[in-house]
Amino acid sequence: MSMQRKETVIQFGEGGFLRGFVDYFFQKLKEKELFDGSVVVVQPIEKGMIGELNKQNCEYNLFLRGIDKGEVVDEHTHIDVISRCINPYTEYEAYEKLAENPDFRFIVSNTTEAGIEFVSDNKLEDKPAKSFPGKLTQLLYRRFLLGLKGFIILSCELIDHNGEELKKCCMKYADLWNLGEEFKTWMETENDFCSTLVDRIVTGFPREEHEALCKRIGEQDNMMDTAEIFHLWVIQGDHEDELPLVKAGYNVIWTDNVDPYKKRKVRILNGAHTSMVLGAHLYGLETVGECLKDEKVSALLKKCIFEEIIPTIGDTQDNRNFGEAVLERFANPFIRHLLLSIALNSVSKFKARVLPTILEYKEKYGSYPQGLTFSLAALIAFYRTDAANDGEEIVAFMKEASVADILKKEEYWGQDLSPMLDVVQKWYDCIEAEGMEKAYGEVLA
Ligand SMILES: NC(=O)c1ccc[n+]([C@@H]2O[C@H](COP(=O)([O-])OP(=O)(O)OC[C@H]3O[C@@H](n4cnc5c(N)ncnc54)[C@H](O)[C@@H]3O)[C@@H](O)[C@H]2O)c1
Ligand SMILES: O=P(O)(O)OC[C@@H](O)[C@@H](O)[C@H](O)[C@H](O)CO
Repeated sequence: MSMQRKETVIQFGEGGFLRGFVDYFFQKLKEKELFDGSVVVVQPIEKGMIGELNKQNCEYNLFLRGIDKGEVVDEHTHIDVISRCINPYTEYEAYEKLAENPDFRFIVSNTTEAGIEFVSDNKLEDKPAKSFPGKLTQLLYRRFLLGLKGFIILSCELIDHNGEELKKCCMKYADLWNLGEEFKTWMETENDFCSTLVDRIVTGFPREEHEALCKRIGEQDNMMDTAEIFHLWVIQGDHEDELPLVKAGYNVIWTDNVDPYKKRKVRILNGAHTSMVLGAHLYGLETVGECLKDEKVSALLKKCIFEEIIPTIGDTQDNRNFGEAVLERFANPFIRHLLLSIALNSVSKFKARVLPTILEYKEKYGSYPQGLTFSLAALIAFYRTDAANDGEEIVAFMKEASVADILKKEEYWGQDLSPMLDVVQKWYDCIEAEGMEKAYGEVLA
């Protein structure tokens, strides 16, 4: 039973992604007898899902489905590698005590793009510090005072240089809280803040299939998770000796530079998602699978990937193969990826995942890429509707402001996008006047 296994991993985050990715690996390593520990989940924010997880003894079922090397795969895994879940807001002592157990060796986190932040009013005495790096610094400091070994920290947030950014925030807390140079040196030398790149489409709780899947496994599971088979975890560092993921047969790369993998994934896969889903929603579709079956939407998707994104980031065989694989993954008939779930917080996603390609394309070819520019117009049209789900201020502004004012908004885009006004306005007017179907026809013409 997992309760009796020693606890070796502290996991910040109980979301669908970590449970469908990292916990799957720990579970499989355990089954292959390559890992003899268990995972303690820490809920990073006050409200979350650990109550539900606790009700199920921290166990849940994961369904991985798709086509792998031409074969249909439908893999069910009962995950029981989590020994307990802690809410540091209501159980601070239990949280603090984690630092005292010398068996803990790994820390993993996915606190979304918002989680790795330095909030200057957090205090060492807070129970707990509000931000994730604040909480982590509290834990590390206690560990340091006890003279124990540091951690291998695997940060899975989808921001650039996630491990380094997390370390920077912890160092800032060390300064703010006057924790001393010796502690900072210990953080630097005894801990490895690894940047990592994660890739797996995790579709989370299967609302529509839940009942059928419960019947299939003969149990009620309210924390069920679903994902594709494909996975890639690129980790900056080399801890295969302690975490034998490659030996276990997983698609894991230990490297000294995660950046090229990250760029390829974020620009091609995430860029394709973000540039596709808003227009496709306005066109009346609901899932990524439906987009791939639709002639117009899939044609625009291919145009964006193969004529705009890949030529911009590098027209290499590797990038083309990745682009082809993305199309296959999006067409996965076994998963239901909702456009509206991908559409969440699209303004910041567009800035990070699509805009850099548009600007680099312009730099390289002297004109704006039509497909991706069209997707910015579709984004604006989408934010006019009630389907937009983003920060309150963003939703309110995007609903009413003119295209020109939206493009000027440096806080959203990192720069004034007025030079794009003509082309974005043209597509926006086309979408509003003719409707999405005709607009697709025009951009593809
Ligand atoms: N679902 C996927 O296919 C997938 C794949 C790769 C990466 N990701 C990334 O993983 C992240 C989480 O996705 P998910 O599907 O698990 O979402 P989720 O909503 O199921 O879980 C979100 C998790 O983040 C934590 N969190 C939210 N806001 C936070 C904050 N401000 N500070 C600290 N913690 C915070 C929550 O407590 C929760 O543990 C997303 O940012 C996404 O970009 C998702
Ligand atoms: O998870 P998000 O909301 O940041 O982005 C939506 C998707 O693009 C994303 O979840 C991808 O499916 C994932 O990044 C694949 O590894």
